[in-house]
Amino acid sequence: MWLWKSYRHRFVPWVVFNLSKNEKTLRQVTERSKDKLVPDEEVSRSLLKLFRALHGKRGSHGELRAAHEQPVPQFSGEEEGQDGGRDAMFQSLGFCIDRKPSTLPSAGAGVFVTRGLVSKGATVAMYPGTIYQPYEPILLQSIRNSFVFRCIDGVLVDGNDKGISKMVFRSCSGRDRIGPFVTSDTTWLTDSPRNPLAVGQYVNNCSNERPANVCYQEHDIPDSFPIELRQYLPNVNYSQETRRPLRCVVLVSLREVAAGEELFSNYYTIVH
Ligand SMILES: C[S@@+](CC[C@H](N)C(=O)[O-])C[C@H]1O[C@@H](n2cnc3c(N)ncnc32)[C@H](O)[C@@H]1O
Repeated sequence: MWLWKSYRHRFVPWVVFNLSKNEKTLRQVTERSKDKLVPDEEVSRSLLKLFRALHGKRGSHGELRAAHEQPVPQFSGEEEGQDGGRDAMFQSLGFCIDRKPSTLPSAGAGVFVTRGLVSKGATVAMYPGTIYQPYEPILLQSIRNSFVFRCIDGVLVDGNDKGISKMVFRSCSGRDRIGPFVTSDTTWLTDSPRNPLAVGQYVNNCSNERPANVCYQEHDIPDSFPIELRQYLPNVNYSQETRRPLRCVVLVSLREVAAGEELFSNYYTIVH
């Protein structure tokens, strides 16, 4: 029973069943905004800013050092991925986020702003995972999986970093290289994601006591997205045959969020 309770929030049949019982929820879900909270161009700008900073930091530390006239500490191995990524995030976006035990009892992990200040309308996190078109098979991967996120058009994002989901992501990511270029990032499956935004799947559901401070927004990656920066994208298509732009889901702040605050989203609000 506890298992059912733990994943019913996103289990699509459960949501549909409860819509008919709960008018308030129905109203929330059917009141879809036609306009995005933040224009796509702004989301793209933030992602590019961070990815360029991550790329510069990886290739040479010069770019970031010049901007801040400070020596950049040298890291090695996993440490470099995580701490270097956090530095790049703070310097490019003005805040850091991280996974930590939630302030909610028995809710597992949550996502917190750990440094700086998130302004309203900022791209605060990304929802990593394998992208399934509505007609693609996900049954096995969705069993006991509370991380399957459903977009308005029926596209699903499997953000589970364990089990079959993890194997599927790794396999699709390895498959989709373009020549020397890796086109997605698998490090969100570890404790040290290279792209520090890629922890959005750990954001917990809001309540009356903890209102939502972020919301989900669909973001399709344009074909013009620089090929050398795609290695920081934490999403990959399940099928290589998918012809539409890569679907990403980002979390956008609904208000200013200060360091120390936990992020909460509304699992029932369907994004556009
Ligand atoms: C997408 S996961 C979020 C990450 C999760 N906290 C974890 O550590 O794996 C969704 C699960 O988190 C838990 N959760 C999310 N919001 C919650 C809330 N407001 N109260 C209690 N549990 C919550 C439920 O177990 C839910 O099935």
